[in-house]
Amino acid sequence: MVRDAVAVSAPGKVFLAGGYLVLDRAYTALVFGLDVRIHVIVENIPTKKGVTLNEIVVTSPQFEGAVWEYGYRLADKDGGIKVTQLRADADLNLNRNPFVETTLEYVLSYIASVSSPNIMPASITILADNDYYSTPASVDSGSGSGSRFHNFGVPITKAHKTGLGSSAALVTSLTAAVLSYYLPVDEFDAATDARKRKLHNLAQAAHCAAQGKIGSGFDVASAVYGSCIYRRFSPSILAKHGEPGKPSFATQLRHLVDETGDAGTWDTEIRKSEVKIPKGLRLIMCDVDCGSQTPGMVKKVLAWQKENPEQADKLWAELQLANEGLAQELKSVAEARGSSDYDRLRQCFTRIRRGIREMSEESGVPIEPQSQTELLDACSGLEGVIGGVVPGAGGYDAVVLLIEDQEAVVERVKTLLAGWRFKGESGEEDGKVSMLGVREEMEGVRVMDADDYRDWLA
Ligand SMILES: Nc1ncnc2c1ncn2[C@@H]1O[C@H](COP(=O)(O)OP(=O)(O)O)[C@@H](O)[C@H]1O
Ligand SMILES: C[C@@](O)(CCOP(=O)(O)OP(=O)(O)O)CC(=O)O
Repeated sequence: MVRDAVAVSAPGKVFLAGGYLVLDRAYTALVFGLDVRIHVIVENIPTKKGVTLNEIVVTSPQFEGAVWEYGYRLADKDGGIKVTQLRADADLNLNRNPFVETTLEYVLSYIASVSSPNIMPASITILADNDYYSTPASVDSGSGSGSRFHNFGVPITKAHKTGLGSSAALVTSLTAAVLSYYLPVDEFDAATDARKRKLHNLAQAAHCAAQGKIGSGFDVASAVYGSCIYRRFSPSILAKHGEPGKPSFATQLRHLVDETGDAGTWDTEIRKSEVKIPKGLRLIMCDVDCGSQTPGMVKKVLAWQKENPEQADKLWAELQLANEGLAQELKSVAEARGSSDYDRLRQCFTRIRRGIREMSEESGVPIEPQSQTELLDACSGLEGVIGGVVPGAGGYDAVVLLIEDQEAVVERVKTLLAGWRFKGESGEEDGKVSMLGVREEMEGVRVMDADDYRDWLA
């Protein structure tokens, strides 16, 4: 069964506590979903496009040249659905989008395996909430400003990401929307918990395949489930299936997603009830734009951990306790309604940052580099700011703050940031720091009303 149009959105994330530790199942992460989403709309292909059989056209209209046309066919020997990007002109370079292409191969192969292999053509539109990317001055002052979905006027590869997890939100919303579009409602409904588990498994598999590595998966998990305490899946779960088009891929993928056959059970743990933000508080994200980046941070931290197992284990055990302490304190303040004693929350941040700085020093990796220490200290000193950390892998990219949810506090932070000169990796004071218009949100993937996007569809 194919419906006329479906729309699904999935949130971005901020990784508040547990970076690096979460790569090991012995530890957990505290991850928040954000109120910034990627929306995917799937509809019947409009005939006016003159599209022939077996074509799926994907468009991301906020970016230049962001149209990807795919042909697809059922591969031999249970190989699933093989997707091939079509080019209008043999001389044109293919402008590939690995996240879209791989996700389509995975989700269509799954659909063909559990339902009908007759996949009808479709048109897919991707719309990203503006805060996923820094807004260039030209858009800020031009006709695109004020629009719910900016036209960024650049190819997607040139857009400046703000690090909110665009690929995970895209893969999750694309997977959910395509499943909802092609499968009967009783077969897949993104709104039910049992289906969310399958969505999680399929989106994790597709995201790992697209990025060519198995990370902890915290970003896909928060796109599906929203804010949660996350314990990763064992990476071995993803070692047993082949590639799209290879013999038995379809059956292997179905077993992997449905947790049947010898695929095994996903041991991901999601704890949502333990994560709360007290009424009267909120998270804010500050984007550091200083043009510096530190590649290979994960590799270097893991190499340090391998060489110094005793020291690393001790430090990580302390950090895990500090991270759990923050989640518990947030929950207890949330449950003691009306309490405005945030001293213990402040201490939780201090304790986490102490651990992170020790990890930085011992491993030689700038997880909380000196310039971030200065920025976090200055922000934490403002009235109404409870504390903050470098999120995720840390480095020079961003800071996240917990503040009292009042306009005056936001203004205080903005004023501090406006005058702040951030010292990047090169030591030059060339960086600007700006506050993003995002805050935490508890909910993960969400079924939307496709009619609400009519103005932005081709
Ligand atoms: N709005 C979008 N439209 C189409 N593709 C997107 C969009 N946002 C993200 N992507 C895909 O995700 C890739 C970015 O992934 P990645 O570099 O892992 O960033 P992130 O850390 O935000 O997940 C893009 O190159 C593109 O393939
Ligand atoms: C180091 C990590 O534990 C966390 C990285 O978190 P970030 O939020 O920094 O990640 P990106 O969105 O991919 O830039 C690696 C992992 O968990 O996979």
